[in-house]
Amino acid sequence: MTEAQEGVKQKNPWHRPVILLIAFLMVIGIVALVAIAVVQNKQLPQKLKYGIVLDAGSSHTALYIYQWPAEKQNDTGKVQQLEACKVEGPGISSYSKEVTKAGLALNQCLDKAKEIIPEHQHTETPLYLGATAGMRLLRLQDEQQSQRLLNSVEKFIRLYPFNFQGARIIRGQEEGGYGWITINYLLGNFLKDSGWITQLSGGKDTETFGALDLGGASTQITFVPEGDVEPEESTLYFRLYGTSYTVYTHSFLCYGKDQALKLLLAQRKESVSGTITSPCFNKEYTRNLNVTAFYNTPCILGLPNTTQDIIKVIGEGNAEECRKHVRALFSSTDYTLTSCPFNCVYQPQVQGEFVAFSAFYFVMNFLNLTGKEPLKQMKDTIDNFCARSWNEVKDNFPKTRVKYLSEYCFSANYILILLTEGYNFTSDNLNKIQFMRKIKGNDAGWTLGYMLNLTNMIPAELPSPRSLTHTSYVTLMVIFSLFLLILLLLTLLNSRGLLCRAQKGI
Ligand SMILES: Nc1nc2c(ncn2[C@@H]2O[C@H](COP(=O)(O)OP(=O)(O)OP(=O)(O)O)[C@@H](O)[C@H]2O)c(=O)[nH]1
Ligand SMILES: [Ca+2]
Repeated sequence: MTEAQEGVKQKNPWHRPVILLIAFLMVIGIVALVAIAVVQNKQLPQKLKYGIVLDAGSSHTALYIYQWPAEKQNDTGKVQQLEACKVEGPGISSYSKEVTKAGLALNQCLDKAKEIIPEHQHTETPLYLGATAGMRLLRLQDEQQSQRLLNSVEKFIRLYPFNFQGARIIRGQEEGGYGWITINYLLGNFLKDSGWITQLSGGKDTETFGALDLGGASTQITFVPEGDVEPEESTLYFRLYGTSYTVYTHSFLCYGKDQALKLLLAQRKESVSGTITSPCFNKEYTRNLNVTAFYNTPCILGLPNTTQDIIKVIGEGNAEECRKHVRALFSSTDYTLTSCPFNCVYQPQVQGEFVAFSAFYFVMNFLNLTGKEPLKQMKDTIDNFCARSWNEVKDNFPKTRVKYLSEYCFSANYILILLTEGYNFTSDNLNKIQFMRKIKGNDAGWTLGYMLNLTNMIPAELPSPRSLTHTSYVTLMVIFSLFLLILLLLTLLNSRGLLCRAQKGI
C-alpha cells in the first residue's frame, strides 16, 4: 500500500461504509431483477379445461367446444372456442312430430366432441343445451310436446360421457344478455387495465358494445343506455370484474327473419288461383308454399283463407315496395301473435358502438355492406340487388344455397327497416354498427356468455393479479436498471474522487 492510499484511508474514514452500502444496494437491485424475471416468466403448469354448449336454434343446432387454461379461468379473454360443429338438418323444434329423431341428429357433433376432448376429461367436461325461439314457439303451441321433445333430447345426450347439465329453453332476456356478455368478453371490454399501476390509480373503465342478434325466429337488442332503464323485465343487472352494469335488453319473438317472412307473406291475400306476388323476391322467382306447413306457426293467428294446399309466390323485385310491406309488420297487426311489436315496446335511445351478428352478418356480408357504408349506399345496393332478375342472380352466385340467395332481397330490406324503424338507428349512428360473425376466432352469439355464467367464470370482483402485466414488467425493469445505473455512476464518481484526492495527496 502506498503512502498516499494509506493517507486516503486515514483521511476519509467514511469511504468504506459508503462502498459497502453501494455494494449492498447493488446486490439488492440484482436480486430484485432476477426475482422479477423469474416471477414473470415462470411456466405455469398448463392444464386445459373444456366446456360444451349446444345452441338449439330455430333453424339449426350448433355445438361449440370451449377451452381454457385451468389456472386462468377467471381472467378475461382466456376462454377460446376450439371447435364449432353444425348439426345436420333443421332445428330441434322441427322434430316435434318425431321427437326421438331430434337427439339422434346430434350424434355426429357429439362424437366429434368425444374425439377432440381428451378421454380422461370427458366426465368433468360440462355440457349445456340451450334452446331458443323455435322451442319457445313450440311451447306456445303445445307445452307438453315441447317438454317431451326436450326430454328425448336429454335422454340421448346422457348416453355420452360428458357432465351434462340439462337441456332448457332459455328466455329471450337471457339470450340477449348472454350475447352481450360474449361480445364484450371477447373484445376485452370488461376488464379495466389490470396492470397494478393502473389499478392503484383507480383503473380505467372501457365502454361496452351493444349486441344485435337476428335469428330465424327472434331478434334481440341489448345495450347499456345513457339514462335509466325502465321496465324491470327489460333490465339486466350484472356485476363483472368489479364494475356494475345496468343493461337494457329486449327479445322480439316472431321477428327473427324466417318468422318475419311468414308474417310478410301472410299479409298478402292470395288470388283465387292460389298465387301471391311479393316485391321482396327477385323478378322471375317463384316458390311453392305448402300452406299447412308454412303457416303452422303461433306467430300467425289463423291460416290464410284459401282452399288450395299450395300457394305459389311470384317475385316482383322492388325494394321500395318491399320496405312498405316490411313496415306494415312493425305497426299494429291484427293477425299476428304480437299485436304491436315495436311501437309499444319501450326502448331507450340506442347509444355507443354495436356488434350485429348471426343473420345481420350473413345478409350484410353477402351484399358487401359490412364496411359501415352510409344509409344511402345501403339502400342503393339493396335496391339494385332486388331489381336483378332471379335467373341472373342464380347465374351469378351458383355456389350460394338457393334458400339463402332467394331471400337476400327480403332479408336486406327487413334488416334495414328493423334497424332504422324498429331499433331507431339513424343515418348518423348506423355507422356505429359493426357486422361481425366472429370475434378473435370465436363465433359471436349467446353460447359463450351462457357457459361463462353457468361455470362462474366471470367473477363479480376484480381478481388480484398473480403475475405482472407486460407494461408493469417493463416499468419495473426500467426502474431497477436505472437504479443500478445510478449506483454504478455513484461508485465511479466516488472512486474517481478518491483517486483525485489520492493524486493530490490529500
Ligand atoms: N345467408 C346465410 N344465412 C344463414 C347462414 N346460416 C344460417 N342462416 C340463416 O340466418 C338466419 C339466422 O340463423 P341463426 O342465427 O342460426 O338462427 P337460429 O339460431 O337458428 O334462430 P333463433 O332460435 O331465432 O336464434 C336463419 O334464417 C338461417 O337460415 C349462412 O351461413 N348464410
Ligand atoms: Ca340464435
